[in-house]
Amino acid sequence: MSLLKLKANPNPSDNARKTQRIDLGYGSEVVYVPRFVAYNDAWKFFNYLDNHIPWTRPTLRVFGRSCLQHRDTCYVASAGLPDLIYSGYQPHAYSWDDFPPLKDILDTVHKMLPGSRFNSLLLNRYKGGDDYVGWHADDEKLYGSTPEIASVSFGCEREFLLKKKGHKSSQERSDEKPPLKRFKKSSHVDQHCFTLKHGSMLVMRGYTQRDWLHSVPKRAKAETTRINLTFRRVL
Ligand SMILES: O=C(O)CCC(=O)C(=O)O
Ligand SMILES: [Fe+2]
Repeated sequence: MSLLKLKANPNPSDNARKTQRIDLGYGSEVVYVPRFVAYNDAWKFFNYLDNHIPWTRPTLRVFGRSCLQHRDTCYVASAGLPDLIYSGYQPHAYSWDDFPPLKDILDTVHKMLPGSRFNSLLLNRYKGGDDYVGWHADDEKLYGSTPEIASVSFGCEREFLLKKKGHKSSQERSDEKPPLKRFKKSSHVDQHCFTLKHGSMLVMRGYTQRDWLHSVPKRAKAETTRINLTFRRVL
């Protein structure tokens, strides 16, 4: 396991230079750190997670219908927290001690975000371009009104989309004008797209879960597996 020990911020100045901070307006913000985990370390984590996490593909209840979730999942949480339930599904909460490398990643996240204290982690595995997560906000009450969510990605690059609630995304529109033309209606852009790189971290904070939706859509060209870790704080 020591092979997987992360050097905290292997190159802090590189991280600082490449970090993008996007003010979404009205108190919502996204921060993207493309090289949060060094490339080779990130592959070691990918292989560990792919092989050692007890992945499951649960059946969810959505709008009164049962359907298989379109990605594998697992949940890790500190002892004594209230249960997480989403779409009628209550995942078993594994302990951090079950997966020591996750504690190394958590430590590195905390070093990058001083003042943050995450105590739970939802893991996702997208086995190819047919796996996806649809538009949603992580606005469950147990995270409070302004949750910070730190999302670390390994493996296949996938697009991560954000759109303002109540806004139709370009993919849903039929009157196709060049996309950029629609981007300047108000002082703030109401759609964003990030290609989440292997070893990257994306942080959503402020009112992002209240005012925005996010998704990782299907992509025919995404042929390999992507693993994503979303660190959260249950209050
Ligand atoms: O895979 C991702 O990048 C996002 C996952 C996500 O939105 C979630 O688990 O709530
Ligand atoms: Fe989410």
